[in-house]
Amino acid sequence: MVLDSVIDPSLKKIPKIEAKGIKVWYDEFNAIKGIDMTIKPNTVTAFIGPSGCGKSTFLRLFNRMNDYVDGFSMEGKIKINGSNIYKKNVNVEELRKEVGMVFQKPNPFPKSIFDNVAYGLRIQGITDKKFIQERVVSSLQQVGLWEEVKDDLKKSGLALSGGQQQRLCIARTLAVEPSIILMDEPTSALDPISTAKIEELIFQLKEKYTIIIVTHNMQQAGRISDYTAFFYLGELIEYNKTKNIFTNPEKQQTENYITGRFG
Ligand SMILES: Nc1ncnc2c1ncn2[C@@H]1O[C@H](COP(=O)(O)OP(=O)(O)OP(=O)(O)O)[C@@H](O)[C@H]1O
Repeated sequence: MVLDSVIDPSLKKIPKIEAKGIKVWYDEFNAIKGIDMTIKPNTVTAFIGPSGCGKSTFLRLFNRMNDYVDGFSMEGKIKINGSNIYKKNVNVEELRKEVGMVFQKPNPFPKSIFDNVAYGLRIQGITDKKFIQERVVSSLQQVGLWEEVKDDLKKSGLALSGGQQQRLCIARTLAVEPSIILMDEPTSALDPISTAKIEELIFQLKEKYTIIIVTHNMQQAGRISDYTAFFYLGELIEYNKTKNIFTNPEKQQTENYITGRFG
């Protein structure tokens, strides 16, 4: 269509995630105080801010991880691919296939490397061995672990180094083909070389996935993210292109935080 050719292609991309009017409580404590945020597909967004400002709470809303927490309640709407993930009858298992999560501490299961990556497929009831084999190989390749483990697929995932374990956990997440990956301080327990590998991986993964990463490491946010959101005391203070946040923040609080004046 003629019209298509004159529309800026970036405008045609629908937001991947839209959060509106989000408030969260843990019992009486108001942890998130009214946040709106839109996240574009195939971007890396970093959540930064001092300890306790609500970054993890906000992140965990996107795959309903907070549902398990005693005393949790929320207000507001979160749409993923246009559909409200908190409406009644949402299949949370399906949601978590779409929205994978990687935690701070690598948490492989006490199973073989192969079985770790195959796990999500098997609990979906997939039994086709050839399909599982192919998906395990491609997931390990995507995280750059295949060459390191291809002769040891029966070895326990727990026998790998910390950095390899974290890449294994990312491969386990990728195997079920999510479109969004949530990462809660995924490198804070890793050495600098493993951290660099994960950062490189995140950079590559955004071609296919939308990634949100909580990090305390300002340099890391600057290196790998397209957008940065600065949280403080349960509020979203500033959310912009990472370049702007780090070189020309609009709010004094943001500047104080990124220059290390508090936090
Ligand atoms: N399960 C819970 N029960 C009660 N309060 C909680 C719970 N989880 C978090 N909080 C509180 O909610 C606020 C936000 O916590 P959250 O973990 O989201 O912050 P954060 O910015 O991710 O912190 P950090 O950087 O230290 O991980 C904090 O005051 C915290 O104490």
